[in-house]
Amino acid sequence: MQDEEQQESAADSMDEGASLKQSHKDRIQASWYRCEQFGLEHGSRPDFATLPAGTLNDLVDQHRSLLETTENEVLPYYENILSNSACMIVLADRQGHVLNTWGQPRFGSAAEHGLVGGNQWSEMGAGTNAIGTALITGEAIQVGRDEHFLRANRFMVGSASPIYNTKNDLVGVLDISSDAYLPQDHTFGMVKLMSLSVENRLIFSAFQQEHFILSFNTNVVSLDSHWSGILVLDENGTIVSANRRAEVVLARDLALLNINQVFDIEMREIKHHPSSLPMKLLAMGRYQFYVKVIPPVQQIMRVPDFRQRAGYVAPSQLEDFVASKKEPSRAQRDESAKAILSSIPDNVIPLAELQHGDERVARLVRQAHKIMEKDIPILIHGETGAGKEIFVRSLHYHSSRSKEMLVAVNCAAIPAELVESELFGYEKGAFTGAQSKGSIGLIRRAHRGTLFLDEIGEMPMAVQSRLLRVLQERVVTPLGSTEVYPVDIKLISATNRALKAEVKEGRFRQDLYYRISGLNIELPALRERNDKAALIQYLHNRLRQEEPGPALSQAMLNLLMKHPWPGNMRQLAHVLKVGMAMADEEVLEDWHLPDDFFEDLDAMVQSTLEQANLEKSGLSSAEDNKPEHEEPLDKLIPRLLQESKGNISQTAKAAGVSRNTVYKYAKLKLESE
Ligand SMILES: Nc1ncnc2c1ncn2[C@@H]1O[C@H](COP(=O)(O)OP(=O)(O)OP(=O)(O)O)[C@@H](O)[C@H]1O
Repeated sequence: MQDEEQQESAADSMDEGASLKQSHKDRIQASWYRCEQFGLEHGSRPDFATLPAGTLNDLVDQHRSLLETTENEVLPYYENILSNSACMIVLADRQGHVLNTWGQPRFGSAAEHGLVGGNQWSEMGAGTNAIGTALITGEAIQVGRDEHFLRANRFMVGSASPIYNTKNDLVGVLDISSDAYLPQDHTFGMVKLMSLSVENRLIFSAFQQEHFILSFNTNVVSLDSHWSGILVLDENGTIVSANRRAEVVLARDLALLNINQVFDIEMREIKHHPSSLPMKLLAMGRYQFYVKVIPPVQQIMRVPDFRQRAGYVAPSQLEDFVASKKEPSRAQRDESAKAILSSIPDNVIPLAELQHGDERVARLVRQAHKIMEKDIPILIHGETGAGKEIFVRSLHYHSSRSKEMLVAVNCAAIPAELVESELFGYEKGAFTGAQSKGSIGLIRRAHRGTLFLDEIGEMPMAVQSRLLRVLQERVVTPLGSTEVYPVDIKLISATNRALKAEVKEGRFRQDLYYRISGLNIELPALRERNDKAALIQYLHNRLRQEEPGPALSQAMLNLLMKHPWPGNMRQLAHVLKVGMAMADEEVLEDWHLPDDFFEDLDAMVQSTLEQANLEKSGLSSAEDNKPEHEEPLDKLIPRLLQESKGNISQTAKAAGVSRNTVYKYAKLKLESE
């Protein structure tokens, strides 16, 4: 089978060879004809219409990216081959003006050969020549010594190939010219390869940061060659760019098709395919190719960017939305809310939904949102579970840094001896146990984005000094390296410790404290918030949107309002989730709630009673203080248990205690019998 394929393709290429020869002859003839029309004669001197130095500089500026790509990324690969063959490489713009040349030709001085910056190698001025003819035909061409129209140019052989940009516009031409007596066999192929490689590099530098790139070829070992087709895909799988090879090989216009119309694969699968593993796919249901996925360079933790969609409102407008939360006009509210909701990931709570009427919280949300756009770090204080991380995520996705990464680091969760290497990165072989590749580190990963240092109070002293230097100098030096890397990060830190007291006791560096605490925010505990009822209802609704669940009665809301919530929002979310999962009924009842909810409640009632007793002369005990008619629990619980035929939940509900308390008294009763 393989033999057959090879034979077929060999036959194809022989036919191709014959027809290429023919068409080459035609092209040269057509060019000579044009030269005659331009009024040129074989004995004419070339007219290079040399550009003045200033104009050439402007032209070089305009073509900086093309020049840099050619010089830095492409020529080095060919250096060895080219340095042995005494040839000259020329990059010209789309009018044939020489932008730069490299190499050492054997043919005379610049004045004699004319391949110098600013000279124009158009057919009209210089007759048939590789640069000018490639530009007119839009195709690669080799012009032999005697094929040049002007005798004056018959000292060389030129091989030129046009370069197209990602929009398929011809932007320039690459040429290799050399002494006519040197062997030319490989030069033509090489210049074609070089121009393809410039084009591919232009595609990569334009798209590789944010897009998935597919490279495909019929042969798995050639996947990395410049002959491979390249397709650039957006998040949805739409082809937003492709190289010329891709269109030639697939023989169709690929612009804006979805990848599933070209290959038998969906974008979803591409996103999850390991980048090092080529896959075999069918193109248009017939042709088999090997395909390699090159994910975006900054793909880790990235999210879709919905800001391109109609209806997106920029952050400055969001500010109005947050600020006008008190009395927004209906139109304003509807429009802004819709825009925000569509622009941030589903698992991020919009800023405007973090507060539900507590003026203190509303103010700190407004302040922090504003400060996100300034070069001022934010320090958030708050009890565990108060919602510090949720707040930071929301701030990040509502800021101008939302396109870049939010890197959240829990300083308490990383072993002390690893914090330094995790944060600052390390060179390969920096220490035993280091990965052989080295690591970029979390700070550099947050470059242009947001770095969230949670539980910063847990950071070891040595790391504190190093972090201070990063914040002062805005550069990172990885462990074991002498290189410095500039970083641009928005720093948000959080702590549930009294950091100022830690400073006083010498456990936290004072200078670092002042560096990180540009804006100090105190996120109130849930029990202190005066929008608690609305917040509970909001969270309940949010959970119900994830999965249908029971409604919240006023009685249940009252019960939840009474709770001290030592675990704050995290505990509230947990209690609601467990309760809603337990309930088969339409309404959430107290016996659906987890035991620890009642334990906290019991403990609170107990301490309130004790407090009241203490305040009351201190003579009587809590037990004595119980109303006369109230039956003691050691009697009440066994009685209720009996009446309910051992139903623990019902007994707990009737007695107003937790199920654990019911078990405790039931056990005591059994032991005493
Ligand atoms: N505003 C909010 N709305 C809804 N749920 C919230 C909100 N804030 C917090 N939560 C819930 O509480 C959980 C804990 O929040 P978060 O991790 O932000 O707390 P934290 O203050 O960072 O806690 P810790 O100090 O322990 O790291 C979240 O996973 C979420 O379920």
